[in-house]
Amino acid sequence: MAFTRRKIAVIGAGFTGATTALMLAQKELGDIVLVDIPSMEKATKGKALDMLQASPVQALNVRITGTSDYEEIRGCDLVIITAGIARKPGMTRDDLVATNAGIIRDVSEKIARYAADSYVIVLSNPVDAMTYVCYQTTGFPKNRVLGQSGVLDTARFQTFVAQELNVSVEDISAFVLGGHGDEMVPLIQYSSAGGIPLDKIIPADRLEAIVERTRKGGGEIVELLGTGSAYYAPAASVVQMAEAILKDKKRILPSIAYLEGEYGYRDMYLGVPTILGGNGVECVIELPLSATEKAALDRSARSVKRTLGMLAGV
Ligand SMILES: NC(=O)C1=CN([C@@H]2O[C@H](COP(=O)(O)OP(=O)(O)OC[C@H]3O[C@@H](n4cnc5c(N)ncnc54)[C@H](O)[C@@H]3O)[C@@H](O)[C@H]2O)C=CC1
Ligand SMILES: O=C([O-])CC(=O)C(=O)O
Repeated sequence: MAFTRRKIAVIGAGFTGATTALMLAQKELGDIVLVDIPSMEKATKGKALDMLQASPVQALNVRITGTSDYEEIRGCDLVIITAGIARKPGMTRDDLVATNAGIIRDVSEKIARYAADSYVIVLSNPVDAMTYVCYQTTGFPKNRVLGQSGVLDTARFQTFVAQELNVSVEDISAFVLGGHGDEMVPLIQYSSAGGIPLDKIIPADRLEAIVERTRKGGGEIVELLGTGSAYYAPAASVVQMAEAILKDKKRILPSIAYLEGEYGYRDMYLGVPTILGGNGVECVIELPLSATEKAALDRSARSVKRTLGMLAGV
């Protein structure tokens, strides 16, 4: 038996897709197929070739190709969906729902046709609802369809806490749950700096300000960029999830996972702590929550349900 390299498709070769492809390559996680629409095919091939030409410099043994032909995703182990429009200043993620639902349905049908055994991570917004659309359209089992939000939201929270304390980001551990919107729930009781609970070393009003900044973290970048949304930290986040699955790391990471009663929610996707390994979402971890945290998570879940309701008409 010969060993072969993993094959990963990144659908959507825009800011997040191209950055994700480069970061996947830099970790040598597999050969990469970057896919976009036919009118973007030349540019997609150009980006792939440019990345490939970085491989000798960085000593990376990967193939990177660009295409608009879904035949080329045949045999992919993992597909990352970044296709769709991004918001601009003044927009919410929900403003993207009608356009992106159509795109995700189209892309998901093709994934089901050409890469029927793959695992799929969705990035496109509004991501909790788009992950649900992908799950319904592919018909894949729930462990093989997940979405990215919590790794990024947690990373933003960790960044702000490390800045506040002037300590290494490596020493901040944290968890952010819920939908990827302004109602997300940073869990203070499960967050610490070098093992010290955050509420013991950060004054309550400063901690509240950090929580608020985290909730609006995506919007802060949208306002600063002016033309689109974040892509470096989102790409790093989805690559961490991809690595956990492809290397069967069994990492405890937040994922947007399908819920069947966990935390009291059914038939929806929501950001929760999970174990990510070779079987995708191997387990949803149910943390005990305080009454305030559960109420906040309920608010966030209701907001995701409202977005799912918008899908009925599109
Ligand atoms: N979940 C998260 O944490 C994050 C989600 N996002 C979301 O990711 C999505 C992509 O963002 P960017 O890469 O910045 O946008 P972008 O506009 O730079 O790239 C999107 C790409 O998707 C392509 N595309 C559109 N329809 C397609 C189809 N049917 N098949 C293949 N490709 C298609 C477009 O041609 C474009 O190249 C947005 O919806 C954005 O809101 C962005 C950052 C974080
Ligand atoms: O804010 C946006 O539209 C993009 C995104 O999801 C994020 O950066 O968290």
